Formats: sequence, C-alpha cells, structure tokens
Amino acid sequence: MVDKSGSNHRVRYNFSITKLLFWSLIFLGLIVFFFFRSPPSPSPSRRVLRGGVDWENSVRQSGLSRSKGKRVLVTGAAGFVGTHVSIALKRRGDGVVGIDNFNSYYDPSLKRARNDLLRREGIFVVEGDINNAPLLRKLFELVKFTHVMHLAAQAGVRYAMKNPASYVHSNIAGLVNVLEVCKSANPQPSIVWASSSSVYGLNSKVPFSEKDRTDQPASLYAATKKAGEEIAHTYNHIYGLSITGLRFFTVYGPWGRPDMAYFFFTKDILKGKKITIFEGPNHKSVARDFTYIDDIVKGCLGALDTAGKSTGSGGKKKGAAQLRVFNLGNTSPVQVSKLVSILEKLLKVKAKKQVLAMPRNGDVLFTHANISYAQSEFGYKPTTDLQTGLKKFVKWYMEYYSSSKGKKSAW
Ligand SMILES: O=C(O)[C@H]1O[C@H](OP(=O)(O)OP(=O)(O)OC[C@H]2O[C@@H](n3ccc(=O)[nH]c3=O)[C@H](O)[C@@H]2O)[C@H](O)[C@@H](O)[C@@H]1O
Repeated sequence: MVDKSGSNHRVRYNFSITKLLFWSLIFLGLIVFFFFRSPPSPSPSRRVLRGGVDWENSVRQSGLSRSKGKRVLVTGAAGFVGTHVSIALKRRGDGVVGIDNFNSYYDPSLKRARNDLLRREGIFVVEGDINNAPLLRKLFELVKFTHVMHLAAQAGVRYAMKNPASYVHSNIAGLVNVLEVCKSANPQPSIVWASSSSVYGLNSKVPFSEKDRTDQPASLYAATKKAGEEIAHTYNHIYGLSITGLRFFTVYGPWGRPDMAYFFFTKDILKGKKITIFEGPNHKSVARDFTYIDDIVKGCLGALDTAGKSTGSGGKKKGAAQLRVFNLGNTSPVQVSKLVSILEKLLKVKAKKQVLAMPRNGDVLFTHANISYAQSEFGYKPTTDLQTGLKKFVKWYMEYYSSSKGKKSAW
C-alpha cells in the first residue's frame, strides 16, 4: 500500500516538474518575443514630448528671456499665426514656450515643418491639447509666464458645418480651460487671444468698428469666437484677468493655412484644377480685408506690449483689470475675383474658374476693418497690400513645395 502510494506520489511529482518546466519555457519564450518586438527606446525628440527631466529642462530653457523680456506661453504655436508670432517674440529676447496638439484639420506635416523652424530659433513646442489642465498647470510651474498669447483654435468658417464639435472643443472648452489655469496662476499672466472678424457676421455698416453690434454671427465658428469674447468678459470681471481679444481679418502669407482660399486656389491653379469663386445675390462680388501676416504679427506684439497687468492672485480678484478688443485688418477690402487674377499673374497660369452663388455655408459677403483703435493704442499700421503679400506667399509656396518635405505632402 505504502509502496503504491509512494510511486503514485513520485509520478505526480515528476508530472508537476514537467508541467512547471513547460510553462517556464513558454513564459521565457514570451518574454524574449515581446522584448524583441517592443519599439526601440524613444528618440530624444519623442522622449521630451512625454515629460521627464529632459522635457522639463527644454520647457525651462525655452521660457528664459533676456533681461526684462517677457515670458510668453504661445498656444497654437505650430499654427500659422502662432509660428510667426513666436519667432518675432523670441528674436527680440522674450522667453517663448509653445503648445500645440498638431491635429490633422490640415496637413500636419506643415505643422511639423513649422515646428522645425521654431526649434531652430530655440523655441520648444510642447505637444499637447489646451484642454489638458494638468499639462498647462505643469507649464506654469516650470515657467512663471508673464503673458499668454492664446492662438490655438479650430479655425475655418465653412468646416464648422462638417465638424461642429471641434469648434466647441477648442474655441469654447479650450479657451475656458486656458483661462481657468491663468486665473489660478500666481502671478496671473496677461492674456492676448485670437478672436475673428467673423464676429461682425451679417452687419452691413462698413468699415467694421469694435463698437458695432456682434450679435448676428453667420457661422458656428463666428458664434464660438463671439462666445469667447463674452467668456473673456466673465474672467476679467470675476478674477481680474487682463484680457485682450484680437479680431483678425483673413490673415494670409508664407507658412499659411492650406484650408484658406488663397492657399488652395494657388494649389489648384497650378494643378489645372477648377476653382470656385463665390458671388453674392444679384451677382454681387464677395470681398475680404486680406491682411498680411507681418502686419498681424506687429499687431499681436503691440497688443502684448500694451497689455495691463492682471490684478488677481490665488484665483481672487484684487481690482479692476484691463479688457480690450481690437480689429487687426488691412482697411482695404479686395474682391475674391481680384485675388484670383493676382494669383494668375504671379503663377503665370490661367485659372479654370467657375462662379457660383455663395452657398449657405457660413460665409459673409464682405469684411472691412476700421483699425483706428489699434492705431491709437499701439500704433498699428498695416503696410503690405495684397499684391505684395501674395508675391511673398507664392515665392514661399514654390520653394516649400519643390523641396522634398513639401512635395511629399502637397502633391
Ligand atoms: O478673418 C476671419 O475672420 C477669418 O478669415 C478666414 O475666413 P475667410 O475670410 O472666409 O477666408 P477664406 O476661407 O480663405 O475665404 C476667403 C474668401 O474666398 C471665398 N471663397 C472661398 C472658398 C472658395 O472655394 N471660393 C471662394 O470664393 C470666401 O467666400 C471668402 O470670401 C479664416 O479661415 C478664418 O479662420 C478667420 O477667422
């Protein structure tokens, strides 16, 4: 009996060892398999995007200003206006830290190329969303920002019909998040942010003045920008944040946005593709107060330099703070058909045009800025006409899209 049970035990014991060995080998095999399959350790540029010591040092370094310079957080830094403004600030000695989510609303490779440009200027752009409050708070811990240039937004008038949620996400929720973090920061920064000429909506009195009504937006995009202006009022009123809104008028130029008409007209004319020119009722032509990027940059810096200090601390208001809104336009509207004929001459290609009645897509018939307020407050004076500005744009476009980087993304 004993013997029997002893051999039984031995059999069971041997069986367990075999089983253990078997599973150990499988386990080891799996470890080896996953070890060799796992992606290589991140490159320095990827590593810094994910936090850690390198990342923190990059943020601090980028935020350093020359003596008496400002320390500016630029949201949407890899965007069109964001890139130009960041470079101008850095070159004059301000500390600049960027944040951008590099979304794919338009070709992200263009945003990456702008980011390369920024990196060469010593500007670090954090990859992240303005809705990420812990990330924003972390940036304020690392750098005591004196100013926030809030340019991150969901842009584009007509796209709002396709993707309304993205406008609410960036232009409303994102703005509120930025203001929440700013109001709690110590010291509170002064804020300059991008509103839009589209807030004038269906107004017919021209030129548009900041004193005019802005309660009839024609697109959800315009409505979110108008909402932003009201939200700015609230944060100024409750928390003593100094806030300046800038109503940009159809900004164009090198490194511009591919979703804008001047940009995709250029691309389509060169490709021999048909372009559509909208017209208003009774064949009225549509016009825009196209404003060149360098003029806009001067306006942004002027607004930043004249921004008063926020008065609150620890999330509490201590006194009244500045609340402003400025038109930044060119004061000379140009018909879209004229824009096309300038492009035809510069590109030396005749456009294949079709004229269509403006669909109900959020567009307005015309824009025209009265800029006297910006002129009196910080000497804003646009100096580039459409012909000159488009010439610079076309030169950049040809160079960029004939280089290997541009070729890959545009054609
Ligand atoms: O300044 C502003 O407030 C706005 O300017 C532009 O909006 P928009 O003026 O509509 O600029 P485009 O989309 O480039 O259109 C320019 C003109 O071309 C016209 N267009 C556009 C597209 C098209 O296929 N055909 C055409 O004739 C539009 O009706 C408009 O009059 C920007 O896209 C907005 O983000 C910005 O806020």
